[in-house]
Amino acid sequence: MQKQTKTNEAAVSRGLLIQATQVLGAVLAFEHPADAVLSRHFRDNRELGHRDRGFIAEAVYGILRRLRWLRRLAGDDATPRQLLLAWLARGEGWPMRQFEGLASPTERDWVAAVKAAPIDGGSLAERADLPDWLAERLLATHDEEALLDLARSLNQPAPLDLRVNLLKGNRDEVLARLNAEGFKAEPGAWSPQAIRLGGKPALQKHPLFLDGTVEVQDEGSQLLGLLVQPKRSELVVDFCAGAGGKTLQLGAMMRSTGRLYAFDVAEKRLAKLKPRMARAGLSNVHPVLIAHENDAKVKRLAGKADRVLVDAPCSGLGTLRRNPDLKWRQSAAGVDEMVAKQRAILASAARLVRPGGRLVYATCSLLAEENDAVVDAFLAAHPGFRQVDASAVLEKQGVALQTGERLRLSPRLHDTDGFFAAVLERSADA
Ligand SMILES: C[S@@+](CC[C@H](N)C(=O)[O-])C[C@H]1O[C@@H](n2cnc3c(N)ncnc32)[C@H](O)[C@@H]1O
Repeated sequence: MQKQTKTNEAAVSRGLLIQATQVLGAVLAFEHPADAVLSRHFRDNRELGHRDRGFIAEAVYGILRRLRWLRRLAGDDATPRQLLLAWLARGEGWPMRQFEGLASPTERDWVAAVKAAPIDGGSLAERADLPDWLAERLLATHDEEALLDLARSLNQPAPLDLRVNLLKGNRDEVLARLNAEGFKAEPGAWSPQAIRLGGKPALQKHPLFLDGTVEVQDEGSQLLGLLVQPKRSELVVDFCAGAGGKTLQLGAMMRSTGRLYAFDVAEKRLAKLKPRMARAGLSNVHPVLIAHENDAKVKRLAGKADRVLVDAPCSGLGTLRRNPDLKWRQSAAGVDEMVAKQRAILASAARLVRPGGRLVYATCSLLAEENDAVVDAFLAAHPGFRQVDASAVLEKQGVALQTGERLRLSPRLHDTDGFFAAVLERSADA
């Protein structure tokens, strides 16, 4: 298996710097997600080797993480090339000699000035490398120090986590095999199904991935699946299934029995689920494309589901480690629209829950308005539902994690992506 090596400055050519600048320019237009821009560039430039791709991706992601800091160093009107040079000088700590042959003498003078520029003070949002509106909203639930800590943890690259498919393997055996093959694999800190891999090995061609024994899934995301606690032969609905990250986990927890409906409004995402289901060996999953949350296909299951998961569309700010461009692509108005959608989806999904059944509301957001506020409003409007202690549910699944009544995961405290979840039970006579 090929392992990704961290690029070093010696490997960087003029041409590579030009390509990185082009990609950065396209990413900073914020018209498309950064990962889509990168994938497209790599598809169109197949001659680029593993190292070169690594250099471009790391530079682009590093710059997106620290954009405010870099703009303070390089100037608000800095070009993509200047941002890249400033990043290499200050973010990567390249010595001046490394710029010889890559940058013109005038540019090198500019880089030397950037290298020597003092940087202190600045607003809280600048120091946190967040847009003003986002820092303000996070201040509702964090003091300044906690906010800066959170921002720092969101600016670290995310680790690579795998979930072992219980239908096809067990964690100890997979761990032993991966370590014997030279990977640095460790059991996850929380999820009994999780493995954390050191470095960023490319896994797509590994036999354990190809035969469905493992899937890539952040450990925090696995805890959401565990909170649903589906059992064999149940009727379960994954209301916002997307490409099925959690569907696959739920299906395996149900041992491929019962019925697991995977709803989504996005045809392309559901299409990606199908080959993954086959690889995972699941025959209990039924992907269903719906037009909106009140689609007639949804209503047919009213009152029938033992478990419903709403992994709601959200700002995604808990995943900034993986998608640092999101903080610049989102807006306060966009979040407000999202909240209205979340409330509508949760209310509609709740109708599917049978008396005594459970509804899990989850997001990968860190904002109270997408999390607690949505659940509080739901509970106030639905007296037939009561909240169940999330930590107690997890304990039953072998997860020793006290995060209170509602699950709150953060990269700062748990080294997972940021997630929120609440478990809501419909009373038996409601
Ligand atoms: C957070 S993502 C789901 C991720 C997925 N559960 C996973 O684990 O990979 C939210 C999903 O909600 C879907 N969505 C948006 N509006 C919806 C609606 N009205 N009803 C159902 N799904 C919706 C989006 O297409 C998106 O795939």
